[in-house]
Amino acid sequence: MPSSSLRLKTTLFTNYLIHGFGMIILTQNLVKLSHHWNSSLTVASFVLSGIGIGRLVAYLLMGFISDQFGRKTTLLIGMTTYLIFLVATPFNSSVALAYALAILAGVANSALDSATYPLLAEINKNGTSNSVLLKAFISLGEFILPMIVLFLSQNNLWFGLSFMVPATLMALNLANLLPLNVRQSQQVIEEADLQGLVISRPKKVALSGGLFVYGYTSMAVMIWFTQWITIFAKKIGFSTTVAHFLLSLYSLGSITGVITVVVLLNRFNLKKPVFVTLNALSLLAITTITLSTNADLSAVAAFVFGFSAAGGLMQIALNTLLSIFPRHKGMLTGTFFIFGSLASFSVPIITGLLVKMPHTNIMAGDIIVAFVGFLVALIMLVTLPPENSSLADARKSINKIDSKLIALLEERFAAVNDVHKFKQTGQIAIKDLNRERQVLDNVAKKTKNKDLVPYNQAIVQTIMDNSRQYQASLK
Ligand SMILES: C=C(O[C@@H]1C=C(C(=O)O)C=C[C@H]1O)C(=O)O
Repeated sequence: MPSSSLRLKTTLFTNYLIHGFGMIILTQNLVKLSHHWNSSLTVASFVLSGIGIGRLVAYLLMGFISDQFGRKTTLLIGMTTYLIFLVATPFNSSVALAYALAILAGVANSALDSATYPLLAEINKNGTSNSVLLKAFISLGEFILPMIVLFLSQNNLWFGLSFMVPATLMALNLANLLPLNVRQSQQVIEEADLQGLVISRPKKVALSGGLFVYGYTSMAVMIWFTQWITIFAKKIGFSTTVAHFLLSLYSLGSITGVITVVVLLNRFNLKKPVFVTLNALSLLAITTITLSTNADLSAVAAFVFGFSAAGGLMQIALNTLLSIFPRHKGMLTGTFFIFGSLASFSVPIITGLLVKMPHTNIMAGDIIVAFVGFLVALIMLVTLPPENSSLADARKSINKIDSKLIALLEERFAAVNDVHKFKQTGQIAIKDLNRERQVLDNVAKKTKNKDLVPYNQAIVQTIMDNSRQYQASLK
């Protein structure tokens, strides 16, 4: 890997570590901030919604900028706006400005996403594992920040330092990115043409439609669970400790899942089987959680659910979408995340209504969401061609196919040997042009892609020429 590419990747992953901080930095400091803003906790928590608004408003615009003006421009917008949010928030004492800054954080998030996912797909020829790795960095950030906040409060240090740590990292990261020459979009489009998946139009429509739906369900399935699991567990009679423990197991499962998926995708060409299996597992796990009244079983299921549903499935789906339409990666990323944002917005509303109805099992609705996700996985299974993400990969596929061909040719020669024996006893000539014509007609009939008929016929003709030579060599 060239050092500039390593440097670029370092920038991208560090951004998402900082984003992990950013995701929870307002909630982690909410009490301090509300004093600062002279507001109630209710008003302060309203400020949080600004992030969601900023994301929704900016995704399409940032996607457009990413495709038209380049990934680096978009990255710079995202990193600068994040830096402003991080530096200004702890000094600001106005609620109105706090809301504006939260919107800015949402814009920063959408800019980073619209630039980073396309860029990773371009650096690594659809390298799905790198996108999944982003999720690991977010989790790492979310893991570290609460410890920093706790440390500051225990040592009576200024809470704003928890903002200054990621702000400093972001400033260093900006300095790292500025001199880098990130490939310009035009170059990318020309190469992208070559990388686009070759699949039929109906399959393209089915798969991309399914993947947009997945943008919603993959987010919804996690939000539904994390929002309700503790309340649900207490309601069915689990102890408070167990109820909270289920959520921790989910997080632990998620980190384990992300690492496992990154390793699997890096080593093997297993995107489709991994995607289908994890979706099946998540459906099984959420069904178990819904029906189980046994705390141990629920604990295992919560871990498995985190492992599968939150193990980077969303990133795999997005990466697949980008490989179908490589020319519009920025816009596609933006649109995909809008579906995700709609999930964060609508799931609390839907579940809020459901929970008011008597005799409803609040978790049962999440089974439906997981089931829709599983259906999309099945669509992917039948529509997505086996993918080769590098020259070496493509040659590996060819080697596998050749091994099968060789075994089949040996079988064919064995049958030819039998034919030869019958011909010898009946004193029949080796060459039979009628039979050869039949064989070639059959090749034309059996070949699905009609463009390939002349090539397949030429190959089989060569096989038959050799089969005759082989017969002549036999006694
Ligand atoms: C094996 C045969 O002998 C020859 C080889 C053929 C083949 O390999 O398919 C077909 C016709 C013959 O010219 C046969 O007659 O079936």
